[in-house]
Amino acid sequence: MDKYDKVMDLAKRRGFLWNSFELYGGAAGFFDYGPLGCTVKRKIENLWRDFYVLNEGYMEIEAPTIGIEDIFVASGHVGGFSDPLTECGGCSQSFRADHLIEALGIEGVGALDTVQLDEMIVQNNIVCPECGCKLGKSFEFNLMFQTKIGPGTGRPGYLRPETAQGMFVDFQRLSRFYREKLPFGAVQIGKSYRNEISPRQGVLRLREFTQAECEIFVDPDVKTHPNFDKYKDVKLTLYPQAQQADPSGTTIQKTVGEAVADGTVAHEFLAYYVALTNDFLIRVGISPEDLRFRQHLSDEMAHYAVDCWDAEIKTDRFGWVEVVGIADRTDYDLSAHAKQSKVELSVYIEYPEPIIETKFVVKPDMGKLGPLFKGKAKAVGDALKELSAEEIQAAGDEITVTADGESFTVSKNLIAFGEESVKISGKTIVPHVIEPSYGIDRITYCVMEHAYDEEELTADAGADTADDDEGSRAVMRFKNIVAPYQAAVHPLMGKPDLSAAARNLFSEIVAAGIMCDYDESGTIGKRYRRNDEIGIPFSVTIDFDTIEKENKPVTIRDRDTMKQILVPADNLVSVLKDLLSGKKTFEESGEIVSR
Ligand SMILES: Nc1ncnc2c1ncn2[C@@H]1O[C@H](COP(=O)(O)OP(=O)(O)OP(=O)(O)O)[C@@H](O)[C@H]1O
Repeated sequence: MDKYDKVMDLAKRRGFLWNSFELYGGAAGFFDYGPLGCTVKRKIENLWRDFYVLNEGYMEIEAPTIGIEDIFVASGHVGGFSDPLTECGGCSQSFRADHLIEALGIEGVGALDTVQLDEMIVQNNIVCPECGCKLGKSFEFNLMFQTKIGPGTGRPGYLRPETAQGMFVDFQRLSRFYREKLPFGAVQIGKSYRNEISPRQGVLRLREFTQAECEIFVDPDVKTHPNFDKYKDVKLTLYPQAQQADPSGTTIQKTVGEAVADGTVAHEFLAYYVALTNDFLIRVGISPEDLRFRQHLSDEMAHYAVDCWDAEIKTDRFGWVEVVGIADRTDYDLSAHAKQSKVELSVYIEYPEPIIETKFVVKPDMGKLGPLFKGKAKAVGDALKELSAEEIQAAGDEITVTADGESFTVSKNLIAFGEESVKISGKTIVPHVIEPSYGIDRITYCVMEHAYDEEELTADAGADTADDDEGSRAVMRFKNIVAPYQAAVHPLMGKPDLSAAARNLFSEIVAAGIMCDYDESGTIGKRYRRNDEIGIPFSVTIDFDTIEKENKPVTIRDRDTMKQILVPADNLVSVLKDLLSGKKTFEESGEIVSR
């Protein structure tokens, strides 16, 4: 068993992840989160909210998961959101043509078209991985799930392939909400749907998955970040384009400040969110040595993007996996929606001080134009105001302009013109978008894989009780912040007075907002093993001393070291709170006792 199998085996047995629709034989690309998996995932999402909503101030919105066609025509998903599909002539299974080639260790196939991919399939003698038969010609397969909105022929609709479009479509409302002050942003955490061709990577490639996306609208001329200093000195592991192009190139370590100063990352605003992502992923439990930020190669980056970095996490079976994409998408999204909807999506930016500019101005004599052109006078006047100095100079005594599709000739002495100083108070711009886009399912799986550990136990190093020194234990070393339960309470044995005392303490812990499990079945050693396997950081045991001695001592056991301390029952909740928040270490919280 490799680590993926071990983690998934534990995940299925203990209620983290289950294949969806198992009762009916299942379907690839769908997973259910069981009670513990759902809890871990929610905690990761909530920490993400702490980062983006609480600290960055980008408020959360909730848009429908079904979108109308216009949205995805504008976004380019109807026209070009596809992957190359090849079908086996024998068993009819579908495969990603590019993935079959990449599986041979060949890189840089992302930019090839289907004809080029077919050529490579032939050159490399690639056949169906399932039955060995010849593969059919590749074609582009659109990944969106299509539906109909309403009965009958209905209106075409699509399950959203990303949450981002909700923020773009609501841009005008958001802009007003934020009083048109850039930068502003909004986030969504929710389901996205992609009809992936061949999802064979468990929760890493799903057909229904959870994204947490943030769209930040910025002034194109101001890509500095007000809180840049917070991350300036943080060291990142970067894998820039140049290192990827060099066959012997490896990742490099640089501070965020250095990466911006030497141009490795395009600008401060983008670098800030690369660093914030680094901070977030380490906080949820990703091992820093298995985390890197890879810059998109120029042929992989969208043509409109300025710069784009993926957070990649190393996994045991699948190697480096993209979990977050962070991009400067320029004004592409807003301009595309403005074009499709025919509504201007822009903001007016007032300058701190008005700018005085010398401008050529034309002032038609409206008092005279009125009687001459009657109802058309205003249109004629507006057309005259648009004339340049050159056009007026080139004209003779009369000037001809077009207004409302008609031609009008005006005597030059009915207009005054010349240079004037004008006060310009601001500018109208289409904001640029900085987008950090997180895949929560991939992060949740990686957190589980990085938390998973196995340990050999001996009677004097590790085994908790004489009845349970079985040789080894599996332990999920979850960070306290994501552990599904933060504590567990156990009466040493199932005696009524011990159970009653344990139940009382359990209620106190829960009332303090600590997610706690209660378990009195099996030997205490077996219960500790079960707690280790699901990553409960602290196990509390109530024994006869607790009900007999004056200071009511209870035992707290630390999951990672398996050390134990005694603390008075009356202090239990505050001790647990301090341990969970990291305010105190285990050793500082009570006297270590031998088991
Ligand atoms: N099919 C999927 N299943 C699970 N998560 C996904 C899936 N597709 C995308 N994601 C997540 O959403 C994030 C942002 O989506 P994005 O469109 O940038 O992915 P992508 O570049 O298309 O991913 P990939 O190249 O792996 O298909 C990804 O970093 C990933 O974590």
